Amino acid sequence: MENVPVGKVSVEINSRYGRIKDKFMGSYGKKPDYYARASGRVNLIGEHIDYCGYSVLPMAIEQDVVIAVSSNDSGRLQMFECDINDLSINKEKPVWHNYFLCGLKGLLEHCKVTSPKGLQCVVDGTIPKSAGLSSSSALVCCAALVTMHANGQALSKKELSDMCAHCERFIGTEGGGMDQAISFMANKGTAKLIEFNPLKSTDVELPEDVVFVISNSCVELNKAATSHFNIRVVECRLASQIIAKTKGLKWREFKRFADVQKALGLTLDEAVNVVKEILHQEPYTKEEVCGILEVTADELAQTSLSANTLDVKTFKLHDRATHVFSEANRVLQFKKTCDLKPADASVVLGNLMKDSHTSCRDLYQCSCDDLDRLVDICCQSGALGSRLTGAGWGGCAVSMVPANQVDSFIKSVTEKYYGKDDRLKEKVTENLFATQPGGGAAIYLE
Ligand SMILES: Nc1ncnc2c1ncn2[C@@H]1O[C@H](COP(=O)(O)OP(=O)(O)O)[C@@H](O)[C@H]1O
Ligand SMILES: CC(=O)N[C@H]1[C@@H](OP(=O)(O)O)O[C@H](CO)[C@H](O)[C@@H]1O
Repeated sequence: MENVPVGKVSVEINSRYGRIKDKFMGSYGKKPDYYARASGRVNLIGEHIDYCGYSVLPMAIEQDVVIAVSSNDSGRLQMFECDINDLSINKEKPVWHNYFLCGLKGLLEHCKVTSPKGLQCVVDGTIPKSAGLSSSSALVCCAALVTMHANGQALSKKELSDMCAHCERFIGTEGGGMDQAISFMANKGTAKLIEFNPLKSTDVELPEDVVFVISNSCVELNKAATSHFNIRVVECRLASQIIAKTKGLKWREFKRFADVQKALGLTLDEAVNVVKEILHQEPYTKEEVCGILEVTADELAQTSLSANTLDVKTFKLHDRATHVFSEANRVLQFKKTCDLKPADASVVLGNLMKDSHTSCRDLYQCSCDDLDRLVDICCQSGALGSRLTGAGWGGCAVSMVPANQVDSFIKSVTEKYYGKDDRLKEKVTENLFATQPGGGAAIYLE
């Protein structure tokens, strides 16, 4: 089982690590013992399906979270004042250090650390926040890595990925495990197919004649501070339970489409047809769901709802299910096309990305007007394919651009999207950039 690598880092004065070291010395009067880093990610295809049990296809980006740290026997965490033995996490107001506490608390509980080390930390992140590039998971993963190293624990990348996917849920969102898996298991130069149950990552060699460009709509949505995300998780859970019950399975044992599909022995195409057969297109009322599952509203809350979805009145089960099964199929087609390298590979991949965005926009309704406009502009500017990436409702689009057209693409998107808004004009370079598959988490010593 592969562990997170430990390497050397240069801390020259004007380098980023040099600046982090200066900040650390200014705060604590000494230099850090070591540094930990965890990368952000861009999901190329497979949106809102990891928590349904389906494979996804992300790659790490170079932007990351770095934490400089020194450990001691104080039992206290200094980055902000808090008692390391009283790690209550505030779900209502997910302020930034709550994400750090998720990783810290998760690791200490997972490894049953009895007398945890005190920590002095400085955090520095370069991942645009709430932009669908997994800044939250990078922070959680980096905090877990720091805590592991400081307390002399040694978990594998897979154990860390699973543990962080679990403990990030302390913040309140019921996300899947994609972000944490790619942050730990990424390898420079390759995208990954991430499969779940068991967790597994497989290299995906991307075509050489294209470049992936990230463009931020600059519409921010904090997942943990809103219920959009968890409502989708609940709609998928209810749809899978209704399909399971209608097909004679013990529905209470199911929460995810992939498990129902497997239990029924269906292909993904057959699963799409079962949705048409069983679920009506109109939204379901809560009463109708309770009637089908033969439960009271309270029982439904117990089996299927979450804290910030108790008051939801209607559920669009048919459309969410159709998106998930069709998106899971697109991931497998994307991977197969990358593997087989047909002559028209980049056209096929581009169309899969366009179809994914259409499904996210129309069936899953996790886009927004600005994001749709940005995706259209990217396609008009020469992208072979473009789609929202991450949770959506704002954040970034990812575009696949012919390698010899990247400059004209960036110029066109700059003029048509960012140039039209004074607020966006001066921040184009941090919001519109080409990216290559980056490496995963690491520990660095000077
Ligand atoms: N470098 C950082 N320093 C402090 N907090 C951060 C940093 N990066 C992310 N965060 C925290 O994570 C939150 C973003 O999480 P979320 O809304 O889920 O977006 P994302 O799609 O980037 O994961 C921020 O509001 C902040 O609280
Ligand atoms: C930590 C968390 O919840 N991350 C989930 C979230 O990613 P973002 O970090 O919001 O981009 O949305 C995507 C949608 O594909 C996945 O469901 C992922 O698991």
